[in-house]
Amino acid sequence: MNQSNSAEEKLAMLEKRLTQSIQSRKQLEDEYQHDWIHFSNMLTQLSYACGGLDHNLDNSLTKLRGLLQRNSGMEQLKPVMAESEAHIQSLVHRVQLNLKASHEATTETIDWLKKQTSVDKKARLELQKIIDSTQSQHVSIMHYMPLMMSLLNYCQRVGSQIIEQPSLSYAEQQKAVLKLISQLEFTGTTEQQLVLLAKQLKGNLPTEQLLNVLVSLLETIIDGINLERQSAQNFLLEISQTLGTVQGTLSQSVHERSHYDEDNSALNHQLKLNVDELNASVQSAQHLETLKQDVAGHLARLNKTLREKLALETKEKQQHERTTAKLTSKLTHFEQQVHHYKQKLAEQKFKSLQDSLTKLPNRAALEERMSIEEQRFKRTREPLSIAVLDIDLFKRINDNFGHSAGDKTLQVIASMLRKAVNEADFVCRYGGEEFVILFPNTPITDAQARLEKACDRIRNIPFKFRSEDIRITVSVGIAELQQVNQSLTSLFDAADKALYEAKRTGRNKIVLAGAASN
Ligand SMILES: Nc1nc2c(ncn2[C@@H]2O[C@H](COP(=O)(O)OP(=O)(O)OP(=O)(O)O)[C@@H](O)[C@H]2O)c(=O)[nH]1
Repeated sequence: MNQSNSAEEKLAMLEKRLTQSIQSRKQLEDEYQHDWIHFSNMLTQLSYACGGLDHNLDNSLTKLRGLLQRNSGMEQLKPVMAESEAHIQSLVHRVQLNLKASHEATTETIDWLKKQTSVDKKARLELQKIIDSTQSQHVSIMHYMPLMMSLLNYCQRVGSQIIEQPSLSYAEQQKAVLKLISQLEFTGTTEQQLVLLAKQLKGNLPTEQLLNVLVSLLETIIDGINLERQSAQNFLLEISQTLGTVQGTLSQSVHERSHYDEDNSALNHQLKLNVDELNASVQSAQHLETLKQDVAGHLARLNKTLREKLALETKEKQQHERTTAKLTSKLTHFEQQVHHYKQKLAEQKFKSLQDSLTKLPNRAALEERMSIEEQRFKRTREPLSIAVLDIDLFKRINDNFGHSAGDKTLQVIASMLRKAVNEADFVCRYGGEEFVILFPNTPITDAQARLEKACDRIRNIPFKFRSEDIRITVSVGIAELQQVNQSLTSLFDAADKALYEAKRTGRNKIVLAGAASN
């Protein structure tokens, strides 16, 4: 009995445990089902969120959603999930590359915007605020989108300030163009137009205006070249017309002369006949009375022929005088034209050797003169000195008082230099704020004395710019030609080295070449 009781109890226990197990499993299955539905919904939402980023990923996610809706098993889901995963990885890689590029572009744009000097203070503060507000450690699309938007808006607002800024590099180009213009040699309206354009180029021009001035400059130069060509062509045409007329007159004169020769020899022949006839009449005369009549008749014919001959000679003489007068007038006109063009060429040559700002000879003229002096030194061995002068801290005049003040200073110093040295000394503007003086037949000590006087006079010029009193000084290097085989170029280099020494040791002084190398 006891045994059967305990067996029943055990069975009941087992039954209870079984029931509990079944309930637990059911509960687990319910939970699993619930989680699966949750997971599947989540996956579906995620797939929608990732939609539109990549075409291949979109296809995989559509497949995945279909399988999830049909409640397909894991076996079917696995390959589609692997495919989606591969597309996601490739997409993530591309997004990272794009983010890197965006980061670099944004940094460059911010740096560029910071450098724009034309941007006012308010806009600068605004830019700093944009940069601060977007400072973040997280590098994501969400970080860059608002930054890009703010930068775009910012550029749109302050863009006009940035665009109107004349670039510093243009200022350099403007200077280079000005220098080139000063080397052009035109006359008349072209020259006047070039002066106007050069004036405009000295100012601070906005880009568009600068381009317009450059276009006008090219047009002016082309017009000037065409005018010069036209004038040369006209000259050649006139020469050829004059020569044509001279040739025509000469050939007409030769032609007329040949007619005259024919007529003259016919008249000579006639005269001879008249004389022969007269002679024959005299020889065969029987009676004085008939002889008288015959002779009178012959003399009348002879007289007629002589008058014709005289008339022919007068006509020929007049013709000859007319031709000579015509030729003389043509040749005088021709001579005048040649004189005019010779003068024009001489003027042009002079201009090409003259500095247009200071009216002193220029560097090309110096080179011509140096070779003449070199030859002279070889022949005569007379002493020859050269000085190179440079205005001290000239850049400050331009920077503080403007380019025109700088130009005026150059003109005043040039004229002072010219006056301070001897008539025979050759003063030229070598370029920029540098001058060169050749002292023919002058030893270095004499040249130094003349330059001391010149420097002193320059030091005492009372310049006044914008009501400020300014004193200007120059530094000088001098050298003297010592040996016959020394070239003037090397002499120039020695003086230039001495000038460098004068600048290096404090400016406003004269240094002699020998002393500089010691
Ligand atoms: N106004 C004007 N300036 C010129 C002309 N040619 C050159 N310059 C200026 O001359 C200045 C020369 O400056 P730098 O070479 O720096 O020499 P600096 O200021 O004289 O200084 P130091 O020579 O060292 O004493 C530059 O600013 C040039 O632009 C010109 O024809 N007119």
